[in-house]
Amino acid sequence: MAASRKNSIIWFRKGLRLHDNPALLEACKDAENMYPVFVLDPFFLQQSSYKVSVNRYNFLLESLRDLDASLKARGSRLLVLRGKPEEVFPRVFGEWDITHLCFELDTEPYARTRDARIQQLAEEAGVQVQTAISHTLYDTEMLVARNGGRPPLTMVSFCNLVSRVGDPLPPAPDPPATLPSLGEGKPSADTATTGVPTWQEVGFKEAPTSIFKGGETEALRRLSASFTDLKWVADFKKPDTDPSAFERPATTVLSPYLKFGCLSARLFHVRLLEVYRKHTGHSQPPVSLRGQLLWREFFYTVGAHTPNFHRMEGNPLCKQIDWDANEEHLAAWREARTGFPWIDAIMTQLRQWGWMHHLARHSVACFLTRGDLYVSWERGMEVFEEYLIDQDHYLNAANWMWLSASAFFNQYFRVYSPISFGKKYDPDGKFIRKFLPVLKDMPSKYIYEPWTAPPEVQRRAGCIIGRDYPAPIVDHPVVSKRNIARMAAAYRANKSATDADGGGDGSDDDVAPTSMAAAAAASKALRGRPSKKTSASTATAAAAAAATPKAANKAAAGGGGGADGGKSGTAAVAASSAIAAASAFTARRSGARSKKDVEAAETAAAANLALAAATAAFRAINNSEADDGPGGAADDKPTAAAEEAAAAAMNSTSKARTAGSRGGSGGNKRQRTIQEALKPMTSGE
Ligand SMILES: Cc1cc2nc3c(=O)[nH]c(=O)nc-3n(C[C@H](O)[C@H](O)[C@H](O)COP(=O)(O)OP(=O)(O)OC[C@H]3O[C@@H](n4cnc5c(N)ncnc54)[C@H](O)[C@@H]3O)c2cc1C
Repeated sequence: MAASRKNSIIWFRKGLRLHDNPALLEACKDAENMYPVFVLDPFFLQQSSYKVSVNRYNFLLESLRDLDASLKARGSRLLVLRGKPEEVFPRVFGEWDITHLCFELDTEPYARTRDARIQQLAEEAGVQVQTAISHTLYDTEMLVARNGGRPPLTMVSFCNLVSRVGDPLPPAPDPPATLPSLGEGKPSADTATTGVPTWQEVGFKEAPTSIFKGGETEALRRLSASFTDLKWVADFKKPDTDPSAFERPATTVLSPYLKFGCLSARLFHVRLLEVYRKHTGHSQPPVSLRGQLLWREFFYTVGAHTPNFHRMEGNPLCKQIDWDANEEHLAAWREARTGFPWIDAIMTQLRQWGWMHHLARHSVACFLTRGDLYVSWERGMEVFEEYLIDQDHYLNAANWMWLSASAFFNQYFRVYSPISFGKKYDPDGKFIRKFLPVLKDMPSKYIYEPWTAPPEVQRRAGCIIGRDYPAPIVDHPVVSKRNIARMAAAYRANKSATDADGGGDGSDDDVAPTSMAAAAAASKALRGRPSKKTSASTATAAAAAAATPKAANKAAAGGGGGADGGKSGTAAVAASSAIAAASAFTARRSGARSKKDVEAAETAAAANLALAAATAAFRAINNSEADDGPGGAADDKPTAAAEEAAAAAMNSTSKARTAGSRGGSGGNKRQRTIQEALKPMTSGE
């Protein structure tokens, strides 16, 4: 290696673009020769541990072809090298007389291991390694350091952190119009062996079917197209977008381009800031378009700093849930034959296009997990991993944990209805007719529930249920209720596991005053005007007060749950027993003497307090915005805790009613009222 000459490799992995590519600029700087390399790593081909569909692989190949064309326009070209990176690099380091290896930092687990190995090999070969951060808006290490060494665990705290840190760096300048040339006569850079292969050459048998074309050119065109209507950009609110829109999707469909780095998140972000400067009344995170980029950033930050983030076991953020191992149900979901047209149409869109709207992903993820089939989120994540063209290690895992109420989100009562949710957006079922042509002639009245169509209607529509299209594999109202109960039990088990780690001493003396605080807070919430925030946080405080003073303070300070390891959420579950204890305390203080008197007073008070807590909680819930998960108005932990408080209160009321039926305390009526209130949560949206 000649010390005075710089011969560099720019190693493309993600970051398949020329714009905002600081690693490329670094490789170009003062280089006599520069080799743009992509390694076709067999890890990213069909393997037992990692699956990729032809659609995503072809998107990658299109992106490489586009990159090659852009490099050629600047006097260079892309060298696609075949083999494992740890075998390829030592060979070319020597042959090309390399002094510098430059690449974009990748924080995924596989990439970290791979890059550490390559770094070691480079050092052994006397090659200097230079990395740059350009896949995310920020350096996630820096964000964690600024947050006291731990990643923020709620979107609210993440947004606060980002506000403190300030805007991300602007995109890097464009590379020079003429790039350093490749060295002459290097066998490993031979044109005949370093071209971009076709999907057939890679070994796929089925042709790609996605309508989205890969590459930086297409990414920039799509970005410009999204920014033609600046009012749309400024007003964008994710929960208002239509998951059934397919002719013109209701969101940007920039995710596959961000995933492969054909588009820089920082460029997207800077363009948004330009629009926001001109439209001062623009929407805000978490629902705005900038909010969507912050969800991405949030999940990258938490994911990169959490062990086993993509697994249930060994993942400190993930609730341990006793999911069913039902292979038949999993296969039916995966192969779009659940018998629920909304679900099957979305799963068909996944297989055909590799992309679905966020709320469509919500529907199918909820259905597979806590909603209907009670199959593990990890199995669903693996199916998405195979078929999504925007599959992203951290975003996929995080969103699956969210939807299955395993982490970040705990409103397991809110089950998406596989029937009414889609109908709300698309009553005629155009989306279903597009992706499930077998149902194209089914009258609109039956399109979401074709099994309810009379035989004659089925015959006329040319679709006999059970023959041409499956009957539903589960009875949604029945299984969803059963699953909510299973989730409640799983949450209790997780709480017990957490409690076993420490906490208060649990003596009665401790319980009574905090329970009184719970009761007082609940009735204050009931008396107060039902405003979205105050009633939600008061109900949370009520619930939290029932468990630990620390959690109560946290909730009262409006810090939201979650960041305390789920304590304020699980605290809510303790509300019912605390309320009953408070009632007993009240009864004793009010001078009841006989055991029977105390019991009667206790029953009446418990029912009233439980009703108060439940009402307060439901006011909070009904006044809060609909939850649309990440990208929606979610992350409202006070509301989540309020819902748990409500359920706990209902539980308490039910106990009170059983006792009260002896003394005719009106418990039945109260119970019915609360059940009515619970209805919208358990039946869907
Ligand atoms: C179960 C499930 C799995 C998912 N898996 C992935 C995945 O593997 N890869 C992926 O990119 N997205 C994933 N998402 C998030 C989201 O659905 C997609 O990012 C979004 O639908 C992409 O469409 P878009 O580009 O039109 O989004 P837009 O609404 O236009 O948003 C712009 C960009 O913001 C980012 N973004 C938006 N929503 C989210 C979100 N919830 N979490 C993180 N980033 C977000 C994406 O990069 C997106 O391209 C998943 C969601 C669910 C519910």
